Amino acid sequence: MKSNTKKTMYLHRMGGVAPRLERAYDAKFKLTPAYKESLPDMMEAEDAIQGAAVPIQQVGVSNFKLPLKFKTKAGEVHTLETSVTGSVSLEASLKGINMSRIVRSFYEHQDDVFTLDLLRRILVKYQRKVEALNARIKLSFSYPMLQPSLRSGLEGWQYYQVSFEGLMGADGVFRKFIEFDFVYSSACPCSAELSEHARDVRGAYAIPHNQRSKARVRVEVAKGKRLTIEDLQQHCANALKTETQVMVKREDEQAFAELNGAHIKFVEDAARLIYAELAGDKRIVDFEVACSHLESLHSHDAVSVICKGVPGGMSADFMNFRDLVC
Ligand SMILES: Nc1nc2c(ncn2[C@@H]2O[C@H](COP(=O)(O)OP(=O)(O)OP(=O)(O)O)[C@@H](O)[C@H]2O)c(=O)[nH]1
Repeated sequence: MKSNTKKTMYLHRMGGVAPRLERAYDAKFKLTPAYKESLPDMMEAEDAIQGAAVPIQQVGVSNFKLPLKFKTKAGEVHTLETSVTGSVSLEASLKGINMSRIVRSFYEHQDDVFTLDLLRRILVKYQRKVEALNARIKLSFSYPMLQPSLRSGLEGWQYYQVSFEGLMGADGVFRKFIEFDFVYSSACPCSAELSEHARDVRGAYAIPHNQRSKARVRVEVAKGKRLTIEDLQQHCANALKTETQVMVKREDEQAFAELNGAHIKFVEDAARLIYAELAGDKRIVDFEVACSHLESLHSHDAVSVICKGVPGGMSADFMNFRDLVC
């Protein structure tokens, strides 16, 4: 029904005379179902589409925040500030979506413990409530894990930037992803060789350049399989060895120096080391890894991207490395 008609009908019911304009907020005004029914809804407007009458792949709400519960591998529950982005596809014939339904559907689950599989239930609701074909959700949060120091027997909280993502296709196929950032140090193999050469040949003391680096790992988890954030952290630690440290005394600092000496790595090495780790995990159907070494030698970063190479899977597109700055 046209919005004007609805308004006219409501006014008619209220005596038909338009009220005098008041520039004051009526805190006592109570919404009635009849009044709500009289509100215009652009989403019902006819011939209201502007521009090309074509489908939109994703439309929704980005970066609304709420505290959500996540369970650790050991079964403890953390409540973490979470940024949510929810979107749906929109058909060419429709003006827009009911945005608040994306947020409201999510709030219905705010007291649940969030897992990748819970996203599936919310996405089914999106498809129903927002009448969409495809739907996707991405939850981004900072996840704490206790990291033991290398030699002093102490420990400290390490925080990891993590995202849980779910995609629900029009065919009802649900796909789930985890994105995980791992920060490490990378001592350059070439610089190490040149330092040794200067020392051996000329007695010149030299130190290889070493820098804080980041690997962004995005994995697709197999249907029916459970992969935890702790599992991904372990894969990266196994591959790269030189994670940045939280609690460091002198004995830890010496250990870290030895660890870097034992595990020098180019940005190509880092990508291949993580590849070898992830390719061996049957719970992971596909992955993409972007590494960025924030070079202390150069005024630019050394970067690499690798993907598993599954036909039709993730491609090693040149990712936006700017947000890979540590
Ligand atoms: N689709 C869309 N809505 C927008 C946008 N910007 C603001 N909105 C507003 O989002 C508000 C909430 O949308 P809805 O969820 O449709 O609110 P509603 O119609 O009261 O919700 P229902 O009762 O579920 O239909 C509306 O007032 C829209 O105008 C936008 O860019 N696109």
